[in-house]
Amino acid sequence: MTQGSGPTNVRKKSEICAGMSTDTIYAVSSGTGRAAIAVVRLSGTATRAIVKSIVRRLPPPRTAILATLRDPATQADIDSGLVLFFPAPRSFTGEDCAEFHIHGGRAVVAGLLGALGGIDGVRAAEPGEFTRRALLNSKLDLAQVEGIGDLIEAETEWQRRQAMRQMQGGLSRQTAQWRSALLEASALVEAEIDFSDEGDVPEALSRRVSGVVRPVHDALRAELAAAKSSERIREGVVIVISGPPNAGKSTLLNALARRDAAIVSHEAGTTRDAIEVQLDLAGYAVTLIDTAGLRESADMVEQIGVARALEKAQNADLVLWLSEADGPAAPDERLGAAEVWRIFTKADLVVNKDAERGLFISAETGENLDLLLDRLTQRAAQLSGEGHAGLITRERHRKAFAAAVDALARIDADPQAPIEFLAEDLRAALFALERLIGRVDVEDILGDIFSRFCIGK
Ligand SMILES: Nc1nc2c(ncn2[C@@H]2O[C@H](COP(=O)(O)OP(=O)(O)OP(=O)(O)O)[C@@H](O)[C@H]2O)c(=O)[nH]1
Ligand SMILES: [K+]
Ligand SMILES: [Mg+2]
Repeated sequence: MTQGSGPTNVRKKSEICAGMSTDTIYAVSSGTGRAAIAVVRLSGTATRAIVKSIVRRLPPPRTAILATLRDPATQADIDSGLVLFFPAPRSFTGEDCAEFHIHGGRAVVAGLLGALGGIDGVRAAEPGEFTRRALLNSKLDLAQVEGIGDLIEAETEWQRRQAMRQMQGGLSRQTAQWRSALLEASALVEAEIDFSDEGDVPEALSRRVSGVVRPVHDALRAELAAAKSSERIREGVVIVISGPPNAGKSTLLNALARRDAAIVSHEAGTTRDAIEVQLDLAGYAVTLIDTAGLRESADMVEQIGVARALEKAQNADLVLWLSEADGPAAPDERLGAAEVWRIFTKADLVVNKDAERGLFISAETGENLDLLLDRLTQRAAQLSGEGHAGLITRERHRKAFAAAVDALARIDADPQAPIEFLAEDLRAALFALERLIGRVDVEDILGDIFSRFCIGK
């Protein structure tokens, strides 16, 4: 039986809001550093008054006006720029919001921030605070907030597409459907508990409950099965370069990254730490990791490097085992990798290239480097589900789905179990789904999510 998933754990949004301040907040929402244009954003009840004090009028809702911005304390002009006003609730946060689009010079931005900071009841925003307010005002749910975070972080095309889907409510809508199906089953069961004596579930009821639970159970399981692909889209496919010392591992990393990320030398044991580079292969994110050459060594630091190399290989999606043509006969047995490709290096020095043994490459002449890159791109696409991945994009989702599936599996396994068990399992599944979209326990999850948000979002 599951425990602790009863309604007592359910916290309402009003309780979460209790700890929120109602300050009006501001932040630079565009990037840091010099730029053509900077966007400074405001949110909170003082927004109207602040806009009027800086540009002497309030723009019509959601319409840009060109105005001179003035420091209300000194009456000195700061810049001229575009000003927009978004009255509540039709704004990103659900509160009154405004945007100043000013010239992006450091002194201009500092001038406006200084003026805003000098106004009472107004303060600089915490990282993610605008989005947090949007969440608390039900403009977004938790899964959509994660989608926004992912969209800002997105570096490849498929990361962007996946984040967009989540931000637009893909996960939220589907979860809401499953939830309402389970709520319907739960209502049937609770009614039976209220109106009948203790005992087993009447067969008609258990059939109706099964009819609702089974498709949800199947759908959640299918999502779990696809989870790895979508997590790979978000986090990157992990490819580790391993092999004996001096095989040319760092040379290959540099060639694929098109920069000197790792030190190359003729001395065996050059690389100690794992060196990671991020690649964008046809829109798929790949983390390529160069590691220390595997050999016995009396050197303490090298030993640590070898241990790290093995650990990286064990957790990789794919290991490229590099060696010279006369290198070890087989990849190291300790790799324990999901998939290992045999690659022979320094092909420019080899006369007899037996293609049966593996791919021969040369960083010196470029031989077969494009072919290797093509194969890596294809494999990265496959490992990422060719982009058509599921709804689960992170560990938090996977855990929630797994908890719901556990509970539904118990019902599917024994639909005639005592009715209290059935009720409890349905509650557990519902709780897991509600946690997923942040209907419950939202505060526990928020800190973790917003710690990774940038200021101004
Ligand atoms: N001729 C030739 N030499 C190469 C090629 N690739 C690498 N080398 C040379 O091989 C030596 C070792 O290269 P690294 O890339 O440092 O080898 P590594 O596997 O990273 O070595 P460790 O980090 O010490 O394990 C260097 O002198 C490279 O210039 C190649 O394709 N052809
Ligand atoms: K070396
Ligand atoms: Mg190296």
